Amino acid sequence: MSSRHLGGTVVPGPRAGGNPPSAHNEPTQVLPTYPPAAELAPAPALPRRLLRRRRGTSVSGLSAYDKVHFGIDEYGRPLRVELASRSLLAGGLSRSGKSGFMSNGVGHMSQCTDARIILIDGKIVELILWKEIADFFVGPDAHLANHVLSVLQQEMDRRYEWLTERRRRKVVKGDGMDLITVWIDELSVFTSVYGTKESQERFLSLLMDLVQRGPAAGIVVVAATQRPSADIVPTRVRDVFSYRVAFRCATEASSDIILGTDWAAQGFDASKIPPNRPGVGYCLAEEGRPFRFRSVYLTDDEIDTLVARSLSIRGGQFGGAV
Ligand SMILES: Nc1ncnc2c1ncn2[C@@H]1O[C@H](COP(=O)(O)OP(=O)(O)OP(=O)(O)O)[C@@H](O)[C@H]1O
Repeated sequence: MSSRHLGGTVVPGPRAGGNPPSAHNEPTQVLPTYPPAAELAPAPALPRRLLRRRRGTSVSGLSAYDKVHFGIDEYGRPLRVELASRSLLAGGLSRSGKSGFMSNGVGHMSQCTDARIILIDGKIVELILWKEIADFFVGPDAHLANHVLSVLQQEMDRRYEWLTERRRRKVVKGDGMDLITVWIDELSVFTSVYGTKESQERFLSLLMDLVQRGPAAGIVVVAATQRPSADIVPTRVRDVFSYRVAFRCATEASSDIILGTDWAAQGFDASKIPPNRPGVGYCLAEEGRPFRFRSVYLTDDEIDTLVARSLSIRGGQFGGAV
């Protein structure tokens, strides 16, 4: 069976749209509510261990720089996508499959000794099963989220210096630098729900910098939100994500907000995905046009197995949470 690979070049696929619309009731989009932000305490220092290189080779044979198995494309072919040197924004209604999709990506990284895993989970419960193997886990805490992003920004600057000294333009697999992967579930918690206006602005500017400059420095951001509309994720931030994934949306307009203007009119309309097909979405890379796919879904038991395996491969000494 042939497979579709993304990253570097996009394998052109046949037109993905054109599925007949199905009648369904769209659930109301409800953003999570949280208690008022507590007084901001000084954030704990992010230990240097985050930036230290792990020793040894992954017995899984997987590298964080390898393509990630996303699922299957519209022809049932395995779909592998390169996340290194990229950034990804996923959007879609509640229960459309965003968290399952992210979990699958974290699952890949969990088996790699050259991956750093930073989990920023605005709803806590979505990525919590990976907490033990995360280098950092941040819940709905705007202050801490900003602190972690600013430490990553410093690391990014350090890596840029390293590259400049060597007259290089990007970090690659053979450089011996861990790929730092940052997974942000329910972005809106940090951009419009939690914290102050200032902290939200700070979060957005740090995020934008990491998304834009991070990939060349081996820092990858994958973020998900129910509604990436301009009031939640400003267009200037949304537009810098190189990959977009639209799971089921309420309207054509919402689908276009994620994928880009006018794709819905051309048949790539995530509002036509039936509600009983969680995990089905459209993926758009920088170039090319969207294609339909179904993401891998890991059950809680499968995640537990991967976590146990990760602890034995990567060791627990770097795992931790704040
Ligand atoms: N790829 C998939 N294949 C089969 N079922 C899936 C898939 N992805 C998700 N599901 C099912 O849909 C449910 C909701 O998925 P998920 O939690 O990923 O949605 P979500 O978009 O993150 O929702 P929310 O925004 O409310 O957190 C899961 O509990 C699971 O039962």
